[in-house]
Amino acid sequence: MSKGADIELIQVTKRYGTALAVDAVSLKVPAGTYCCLLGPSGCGKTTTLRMIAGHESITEGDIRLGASVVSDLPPAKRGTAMMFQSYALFPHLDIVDNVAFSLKMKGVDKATRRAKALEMLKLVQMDHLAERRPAQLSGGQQQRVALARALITDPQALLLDEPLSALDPFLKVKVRQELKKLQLQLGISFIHVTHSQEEAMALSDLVVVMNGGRIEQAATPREVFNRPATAFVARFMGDHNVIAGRVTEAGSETVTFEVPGGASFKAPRTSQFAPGLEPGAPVEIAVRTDRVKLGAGLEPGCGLTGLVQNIEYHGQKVQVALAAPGIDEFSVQVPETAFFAAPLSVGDAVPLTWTPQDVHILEASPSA
Ligand SMILES: Nc1ncnc2c1ncn2[C@@H]1O[C@H](COP(=O)(O)OP(=O)(O)OP(=O)(O)O)[C@@H](O)[C@H]1O
Repeated sequence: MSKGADIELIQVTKRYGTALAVDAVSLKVPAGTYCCLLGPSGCGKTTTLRMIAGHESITEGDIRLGASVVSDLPPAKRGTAMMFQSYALFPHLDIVDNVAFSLKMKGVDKATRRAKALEMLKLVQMDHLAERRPAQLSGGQQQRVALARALITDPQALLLDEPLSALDPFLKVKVRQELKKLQLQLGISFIHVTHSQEEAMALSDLVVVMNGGRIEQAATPREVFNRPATAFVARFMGDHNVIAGRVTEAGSETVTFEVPGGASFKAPRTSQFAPGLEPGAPVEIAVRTDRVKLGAGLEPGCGLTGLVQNIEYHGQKVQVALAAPGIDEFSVQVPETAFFAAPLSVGDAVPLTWTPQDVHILEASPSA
């Protein structure tokens, strides 16, 4: 089986009439990468995937697969294969014939294509049900058949459009593990569209966070979670507080800024986005909700007093939402034992603190 190829999008744009669905997106996915395109509904991730597959024309820009520009090639000539959300299996064909279908279209003889189809079904552990029809399979089993059918052409990259969305939560986690295993075994790139942060974090080598037809950040899951590039990424990934204000003092190592409520905060200039911050400039920072501690701070500018608005029990953690002047939303994740050692109630005024190392300066959103 082929070992895959790099995929490169160069300033790829898609317009539907005057509507801009994908806006000059550039991205490189090295061969053998598990890549998730992640973002809210309408951000352009499916359109991007369909342009890579050749199911959607490109308005401007180019797509390369390995050394070739594939922008104008039909889907079957690109070296990619796509697995659709609905699985799109033929109800009147048995599983072997469903999987063998694209080889039949290519004129491969019956014995050869059935042998290859069985090999693919073995790969996804479905060879024992080869004689069944799609309606006689569970959702998870149909999904594996759809995978086998996509892989039979020996693609250099597999494109998956929300492949787990039809499965129940338990099956989702199981199939997700199988997808990752299969990708490692095949050594080709998988490009997987999802709106689930959890799915993208669990699977990806490369997470591409999209918003409004653009890429906000493309990086490893840890990088995206620990160093979200923009306020959009921080909010979309969740478990972050974003504080926005204006710079009042710009020292060489620390920036001080004020929020509309009048409170002042400090941020170390460790971020790549910090050099441009001068007095008067807008600034946004992110602080992880699990890094905020209950109690008064030692470090000036690294804490606030919030009024408890809501308390949610999440098992290992308790999520406390608070209100503070000039700050949109503020949440703290308190470990279960710590919370119940000194429980809080709605209406309590609570001092909170964090360390300067927990403050991350954000880039202005490209779509802001
Ligand atoms: N065939 C089409 N004609 C016109 N506009 C379209 C078409 N397909 C998509 N769009 C628009 O392009 C934008 C991007 O759509 P796309 O389906 O790529 O988003 P998405 O991130 O995959 O969303 P979802 O998660 O809801 O599938 C949306 O505003 C959508 O309405």
